This record gives sequence, structure tokens and C-alpha cells, in this order.
Amino acid sequence: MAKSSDLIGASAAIETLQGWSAVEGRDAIQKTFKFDDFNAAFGFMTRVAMQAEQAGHHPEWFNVYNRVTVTLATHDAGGVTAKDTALASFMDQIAQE
Ligand SMILES: C[C@H](O)[C@H](O)[C@H]1CNC2=NC(N)=NC(=O)C2=N1
Repeated sequence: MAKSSDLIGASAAIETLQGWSAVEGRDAIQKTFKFDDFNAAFGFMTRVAMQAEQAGHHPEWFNVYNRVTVTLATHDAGGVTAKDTALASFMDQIAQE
């Protein structure tokens, strides 16, 4: 379980990532991924879901057709930790393929 001492914070986290922004009003990071169609978006979500389950760390997300808006925070810690930057990097990596 993550602790508040694990926090790195949204501002520091987005400096190390591409295309992620800080969420207003809470310590979390967000990005909208856009794909060719629903099939590609859902394929992305399926791969992320398997990785999330393996890591025990899960995204908050919202899908409409070819867009997936992802919010990442570590609930146990009350904000952004290395678990979020790791999941964000994984998403960036597989979204390119
Ligand atoms: C017991 C279980 O590992 C925890 O509840 C995990 C599950 N997935 C999680 N996901 C996220 N994003 N934050 C958490 O604090 C978290 N905690």
C-alpha cells in the first residue's frame, strides 16, 4: 500500500512525461489518447487493464468511441506517485504502437 511519503506530485510528474497535464483541484495527472477507431481504443484499454491488474494499480478513465481520457492518482497515497508515472509511461509506449 502506498503512503503519503511516496508522493511526487502532479507538477513534478508531468515534467517527466509527454502530453500529460495536472488535474485542477486534486493531485492527479490526465491525458486524452486518440485512436483511429473504437477497436483501437478498446485494444489499448485491454492491454492497459492487464498491466494494471498485474501491477495492482488502476486507471480512472472515460471512453467515447476513439478517445480515452485517463486520470492517474494513487488513492492510497492521496496523490501522484511513481506508480502513476510508471503506468503513464506504459500507456504512452503502447499507444504509439
Ligand atoms: C489492495 C489494492 O492493491 C489497492 O486497493 C490498490 C488497487 N489499485 C489502485 N489503483 C490506484 N490508482 N490507486 C490505488 O491506491 C490503488 N490501490
